Amino acid sequence: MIVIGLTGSIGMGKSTTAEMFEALGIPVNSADQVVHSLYEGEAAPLIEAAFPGTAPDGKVDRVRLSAHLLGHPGDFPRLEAIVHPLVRARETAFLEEARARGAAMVVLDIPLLFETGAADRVDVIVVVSCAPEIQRDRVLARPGMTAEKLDAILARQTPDSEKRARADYVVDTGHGLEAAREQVGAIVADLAARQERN
Ligand SMILES: CC(C)(COP(=O)(O)OP(=O)(O)OC[C@H]1O[C@@H](n2cnc3c(N)ncnc32)[C@H](O)[C@@H]1O)[C@@H](O)C(=O)NCCC(=O)NCCS
Ligand SMILES: Nc1ncnc2c1ncn2[C@@H]1O[C@H](COP(=O)(O)OP(=O)(O)OP(=O)(O)O)[C@@H](O)[C@H]1O
Repeated sequence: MIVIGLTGSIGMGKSTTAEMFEALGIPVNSADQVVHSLYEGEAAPLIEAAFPGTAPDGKVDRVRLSAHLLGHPGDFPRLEAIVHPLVRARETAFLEEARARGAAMVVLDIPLLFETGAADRVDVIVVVSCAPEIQRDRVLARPGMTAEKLDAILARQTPDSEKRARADYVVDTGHGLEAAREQVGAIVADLAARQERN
């Protein structure tokens, strides 16, 4: 089974590209979606204990947690120490299930693939990228996003240029959905051919 690691900086089009792999029948595990589900239950009491007031009523309030971190960026490691092991456990379960079902390839959609060392656990790295102006426009169009928040996030992420340099494949999302879909199709075909040869 080929394990594809899919990553990209904020707003590059990672989730949209992951859906394109899924549409080709490839199972996808999204670390972001796992975090969302953990914040609805399992992780909430742990986060409330570490950062009081951020998870009232048994669910993490992302607006409050995000605001807290903007004021206290030094607290990120403490949050990550709670969240990342739980995310990792879900990833392991996903891989076991995919292997048991005989999947030929799977995608791990991991925003922090390089930052957390997850790159070492995948066979192939796909980086989603576009021009920085397009990225900025996309992100600033989101409700609640500010230039200050975007810069704080970018400062915590491996730069796009370094991500691209470490990629086996780059999907450029700056030329529309159809162009990206074609690139995803070409990657899957290439990997299937590689598997055939082995
Ligand atoms: C900080 C939080 C509350 C912000 O939530 P919010 O809904 O406002 O934004 P969202 O989750 O969509 O993230 C926005 C951007 O920040 C990036 N980001 C999120 N967490 C981190 C981090 N720990 N380090 C660097 N970038 C991060 C995301 O990749 C994304 O590009 C949330 O991202 C969080 O709890 N992060 C810690 C868990 C984590 O590390 N998640 C990353 C995937 S495993
Ligand atoms: N190939 C593409 N062509 C045109 N627009 C795109 C393409 N891919 C993504 N987009 C647009 O870019 C925006 C960001 O996409 P998406 O939510 O997939 O990014 P992301 O990388 O998952 O973001 P984040 O890291 O913040 O979660 C969306 O508005 C999406 O419609």
